[in-house]
Amino acid sequence: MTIQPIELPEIIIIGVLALQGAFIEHIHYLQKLRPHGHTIKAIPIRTLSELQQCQALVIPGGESTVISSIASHTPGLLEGLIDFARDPAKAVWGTCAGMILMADIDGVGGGRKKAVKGWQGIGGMKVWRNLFGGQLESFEASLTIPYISNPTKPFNLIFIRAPAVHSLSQNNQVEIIAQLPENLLPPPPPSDSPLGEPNLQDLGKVWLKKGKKMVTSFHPELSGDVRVHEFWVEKCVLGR
Ligand SMILES: NC(=O)CC[C@H](N)C(=O)O
Repeated sequence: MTIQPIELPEIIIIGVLALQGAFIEHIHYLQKLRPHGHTIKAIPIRTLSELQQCQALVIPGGESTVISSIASHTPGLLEGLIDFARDPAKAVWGTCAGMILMADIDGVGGGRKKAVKGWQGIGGMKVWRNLFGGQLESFEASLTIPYISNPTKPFNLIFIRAPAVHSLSQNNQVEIIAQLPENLLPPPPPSDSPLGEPNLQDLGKVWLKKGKKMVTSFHPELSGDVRVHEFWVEKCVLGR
């Protein structure tokens, strides 16, 4: 996807949606970054006017249904978030619940009965909520990721009631930044759900990027390591 370069101000305001979930951690991690030529100001977002001040947005982990419901009860906020998520000029990163919201569609209750429309920030991605299991099946995986700084040092990926990619559409232009090894893949979702046939090749894709949009099914803001935040700011927010 070709993105037109836009002039960014010296101080970049990054909003972190602060309706529910792990938002404060993202604010702390973003405030630690010192990208060349810019200063980052990370602010919590609870209203449409706060969102309108931002050049970029993080949608944190938590409960996607709760985040959506609170946003829908705040005047103009849900519509503003959907527009922001779909605008190719705006950098947006969804972690875990945020990844579910960035999808085209997700399955409530695992998608067996009904599917729920997402905000469609990453076009062509369907996700399956909680495919990695419930709270007790939370796990960590240490992976070497070639795209981040200091790439020989493994990154600890933390999964908490994590969604999995159900399927990516053809010609989706999504870049895969990290993928789980075979032994950590979730069980395949059923093929007779409203989401349609899953693509088993996509289930282990846990970090994806498309233009200025990024999703991670894990929680980098709990890892004690700022390299995923640094990657997003450099590649998606600053586009360099
Ligand atoms: N850690 C998380 O963000 C969990 C996401 C949660 N399972 C949801 O459905 O929204």
